[in-house]
Amino acid sequence: MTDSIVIFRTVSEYRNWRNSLPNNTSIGFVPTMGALHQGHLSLVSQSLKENTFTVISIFVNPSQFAPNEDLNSYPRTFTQDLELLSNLNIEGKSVNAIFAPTVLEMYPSGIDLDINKQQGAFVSVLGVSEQLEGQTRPNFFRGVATVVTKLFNAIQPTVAYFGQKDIQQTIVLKRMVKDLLIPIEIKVLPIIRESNGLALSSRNAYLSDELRENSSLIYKALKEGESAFKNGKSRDEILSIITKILLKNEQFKIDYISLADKETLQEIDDLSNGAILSIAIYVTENERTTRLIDNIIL
Ligand SMILES: Nc1ncnc2c1ncn2[C@@H]1O[C@H](COP(=O)(O)OP(=O)(O)OP(=O)(O)O)[C@@H](O)[C@H]1O
Ligand SMILES: CC(C)(CO)[C@@H](O)C(=O)[O-]
Ligand code: BAL
Repeated sequence: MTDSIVIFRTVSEYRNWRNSLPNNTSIGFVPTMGALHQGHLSLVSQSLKENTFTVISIFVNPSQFAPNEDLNSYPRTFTQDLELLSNLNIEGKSVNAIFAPTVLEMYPSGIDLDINKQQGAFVSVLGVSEQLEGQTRPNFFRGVATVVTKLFNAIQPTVAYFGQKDIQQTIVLKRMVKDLLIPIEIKVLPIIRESNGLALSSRNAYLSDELRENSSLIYKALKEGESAFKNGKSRDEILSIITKILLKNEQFKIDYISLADKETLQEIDDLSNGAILSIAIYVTENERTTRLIDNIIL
């Protein structure tokens, strides 16, 4: 029998609990936007293995969505999420707390989706936020860095767990904690995939079974790119192999295929020190377009 999970809606309720814990105890933290899947659970499981206490946040953060994006339709499945977390027991430990605040709790002065109308404090991580995801989603990383800073201030964890699927996010956040002297360790864990190779993602819920199957082509393209890299092919050759594979599916529109430096995320020709091979694709069916991302570290 394990203790049940405590759900906190406010920072002050959470802090009361946090202050009741022994000094110097380790708190593992997994920030999420909910609609939990096995990718999230792998992060939670690692936290349970490595820490005395584990806290998950579930918060769909408005400031990382552009006005034309899916903030309103983003899947919200709290009851199911709670059940998944309640059933998770690793080495006799289970999740202690869920922090699921309201928007007003996280943005006490309010938050406008229109960046030109936003006021107040935000966090920007310059140099690694503008390319790739940031090119298509210009204010995305400002929103992510801002909410993760707020979550870190609220939760005060020892270590925080993120997935490699959002690899640029992990680079931005590592840079953020380094530059802002935030005393929290960031750990990055591997991508969990469906059996066909498709990276698990909450937004896969938007896809039909058929499109989920077809979208496994993204991973196949990454693996072909990896083989080409191992066979000594050049940047242009690798990008051309991947493009040909992806264009086989007429439901796909390529946003980017990138071979970038592992630290700076600048595009590189010289692959002798490896690279991050990443892909973003728009997939469309029944007039609904979903953006999928995936990557492999070479
Ligand atoms: N397949 C996966 N394997 C490992 N970690 C993952 C996977 N998918 C998401 N994560 C990680 O879970 C954390 C929370 O992500 P989030 O709640 O946005 O889920 P998501 O599935 O990435 O959703 P979205 O579809 O919005 O991108 C992030 O650190 C993210 O990288
Ligand atoms: C880190 C995060 C929870 C911030 O809202 C989100 O970007 C995500 O789930 O990857
Ligand atoms: N996992 C990244 C969150 C987002 O796409 O908004």
